[in-house]
Order: sequence, then C-alpha cells, then structure tokens
Amino acid sequence: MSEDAISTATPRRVLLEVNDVTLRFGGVVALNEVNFSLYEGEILGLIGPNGAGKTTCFNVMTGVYKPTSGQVRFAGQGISGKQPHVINRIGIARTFQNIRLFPEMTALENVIVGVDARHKTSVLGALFGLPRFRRRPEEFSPDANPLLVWAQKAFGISRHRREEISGEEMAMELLRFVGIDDQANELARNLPYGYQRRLEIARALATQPKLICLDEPAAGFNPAEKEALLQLIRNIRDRGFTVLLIEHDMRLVMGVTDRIVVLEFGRKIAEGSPEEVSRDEKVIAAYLGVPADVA
Ligand SMILES: Nc1ncnc2c1ncn2[C@@H]1O[C@H](COP(=O)(O)OP(=O)(O)OP(=O)(O)O)[C@@H](O)[C@H]1O
Repeated sequence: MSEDAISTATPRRVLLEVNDVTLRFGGVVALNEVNFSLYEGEILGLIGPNGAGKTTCFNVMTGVYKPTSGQVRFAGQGISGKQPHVINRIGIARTFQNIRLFPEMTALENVIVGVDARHKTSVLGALFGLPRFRRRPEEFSPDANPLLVWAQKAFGISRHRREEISGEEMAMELLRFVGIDDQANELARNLPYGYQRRLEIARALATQPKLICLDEPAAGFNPAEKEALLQLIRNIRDRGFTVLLIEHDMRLVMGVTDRIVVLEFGRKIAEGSPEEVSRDEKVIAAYLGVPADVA
C-alpha cells in the first residue's frame, strides 16, 4: 500500500462531541437535541440565522450554561456542568461577539493575562507587574535572552520570574502572530477596532487551548480585513489548533471551513462540506435566503 493510501485511511480523531444537547430558557428552546462532532485539526463552521442557537451552543461548550439535557464531551471527558475556567484549562478557549478586553491594560498585558492563566504563578503578576519588569517590544526576541540565561545560571531566578519572562516572550510572539505587535504597548481601549478583535484572538490562544471558538470574528470588518482574517484563521489551524467558527459572512465561512453545521430554531438542520451545505435546500430556505417573491 502506498503512503498516501495509508494516510487517507487514518481515522480522524474526535476532539469534541455535542451529544443530544437541549437547553431551555423558560419556554424558549434555544438548543433542541443538537448533535455534532468536531475533529482534531479541522475548521468547523457553525452557522444559522439570528437566534438559531449558535452563541448558546458556544456557551454550553465553554461552561457558561449547563445543558437541560445531553452532554458535551471534550477529548473523551464529559465537561457539561464544569466551570468556564476549568474548561479553559482542559483546552477550550473562546472569543466573544462583543469584544471583552481589559481596556486599561496594554495589548501585551492583555495577552499576558491569558498566558498567566496557564502558568502556576498568579494572574496578579500581569495585573500589577512593576513597570521596570515590562520591556519594550524591540527588547523582545524570539530567541532566548542571553543575559537572562547568564543571570539564571549565575544567580538563579525564581520560578515566578522565569514564568513571567517566558510569558512575556510568548505574549509578544502571539501579538506578532496575529499581526499587531506594532501596538504592543498601546492601551487596549485605544487600539483600532480590527486590532482589538485580533487581540482577543491572541489572548485566547495564550491559554494554549486545543480548540479555539471564534464568535463572529469578522463582525464589522471591511472586505480587506475579512480576507486577512481568513488567512489568520488558516494560520491558526496550521499551528495545530482546532477551530470552531460562528460567522455570518458566507464568503468567509465557505472559504475557510472544512465542514459546516447549520442550526435553525435550535435544531441542527444540516451538516457537511461547504459545497454540500450550500446546495442543501433546507439551508437555502432557512439561511441563504429564499427569494422574497417565493417566500
Ligand atoms: N440568557 C438567555 N435567556 C433567555 N433566552 C436566551 C438567552 N440566551 C439566548 N436566548 C435565546 O435563545 C435563542 C438562541 O439565541 P443565540 O444567541 O444562541 O442565537 P444565535 O444563533 O447566536 O443568534 P445571533 O446570530 O443573532 O447571535 C434566541 O431565541 C435567544 O433569544
């Protein structure tokens, strides 16, 4: 058997399973027996008209809500009912439809908070780090800092300080990765809108998730920004992250996803490749728009 035949025969590994999940808010059934799986290394789109249940689905997966019935499993482990910070540690990070940054912290500090969530030392280091410990962007290098290596050998440096420094390096690298390192020391509230959206992504990646959930990351973007975002999402996947994407922009969704799950009124109405989903009559009627004279 050729190597190609072997690799195509390799089964995909399920990373996340949504099993028969129902969530009721009083009389509203926001999710109705929803089932789908997410495979390691794929970009899955979650689409549907307004109010279909997409964000609620994210909220169930990330621990904001506990399903009324059903279960979410991640890497083989049941996660429904766990706290959001526990689920984040297990490996799911997210961004929000309405940007949620720390506005009075710099871009770099916002990402350091994400890195610190992973480290054993506290998040307070990022919040109250002394100014003398904060380096300017040009002082960062992707390589080890020779002075630091020497100082570690000569004097020994505390675990906290080592983590803090490596956290800063990692945060700076992530800002570079999402393309906003030129504004590393700018307060988040002063950043242009597109930078704030990218900063949210960098902060989510800083928690070193296996899965990153992006909730309408292109909202408010112009076509050029959308094109750049599409490339960034591909780069995120190429770095080994699995991506779940809620997005209304069909060009972006069709251009970047491997598979798509479609919700309508809390029910899954279709699942498949972008081509399959875009040909599905239920999807065309529900989401892509039935011509007004037919509707
Ligand atoms: N906390 C809540 N309390 C009551 N109802 C809610 C709550 N959150 C969501 N809903 C309802 O659940 C349904 C699904 O909402 P959800 O926000 O998940 O949809 P969506 O597909 O993300 O929509 P959009 O594309 O507009 O963001 C809607 O009818 C909404 O009004």
